[in-house]
Amino acid sequence: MTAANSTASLLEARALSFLRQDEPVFAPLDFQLRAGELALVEGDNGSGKTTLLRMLAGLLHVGEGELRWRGEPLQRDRCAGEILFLGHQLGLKADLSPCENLRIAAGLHGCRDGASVAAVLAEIGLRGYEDEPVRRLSAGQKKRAALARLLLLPATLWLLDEPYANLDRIGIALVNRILETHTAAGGAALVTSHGAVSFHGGEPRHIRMHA
Ligand SMILES: Nc1ncnc2c1ncn2[C@@H]1O[C@H](COP(=O)(O)OP(=O)(O)OP(=O)(O)O)[C@@H](O)[C@H]1O
Repeated sequence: MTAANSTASLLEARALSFLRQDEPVFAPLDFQLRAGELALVEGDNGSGKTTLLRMLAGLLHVGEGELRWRGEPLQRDRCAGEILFLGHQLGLKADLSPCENLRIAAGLHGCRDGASVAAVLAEIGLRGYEDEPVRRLSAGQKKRAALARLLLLPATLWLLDEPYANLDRIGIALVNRILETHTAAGGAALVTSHGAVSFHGGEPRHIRMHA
């Protein structure tokens, strides 16, 4: 990554809001996220954090304002595969194993250079559970299976809604570590959390949700 690349804006929101029955869910937001940066999305229960991430992921339409990706108006077909959303719904097929779920994801989006399904499942702490149907895993193991996508897929921007939920202390430390590795390699992440973030990869940005 060159110095010029590392300071370029990846994602920019200008007066961004989401409307439900013509009413804004949160006050208009302006923020920028550059390669190598982490942003913490902060706000009380119901303040619109999940709504924001779902909108950034393209799952909800932008209400008002503008989203820009790499300096241009965001077009979903241009950034497909570059933005990875991990929400409350984990996006795992319950009858398939972690291994099978990851193979499907890799088939759709490709893999990071050098990453393999077996290696990321070991790194995420699921050794011995690779071939177990997801429905037989614990809540924390399911979360780890979903998080394994972060290690496997080549996305640049991660949108993580409560990535620490259901994880034990080792899992929480693991998420913090993979966030640091991702941003150190020029990736970026928006993270909602009610407290577990401990990030040592530089000062995070703060996106504060207001009614
Ligand atoms: N599907 C829906 N239909 C109608 N209203 C919704 C829907 N989903 C969320 N809301 C409302 O939108 C507002 C924002 O919800 P959102 O889930 O984005 O908040 P949040 O900040 O993520 O909350 P939490 O911290 O509790 O996860 C809330 O007032 C909520 O009631």
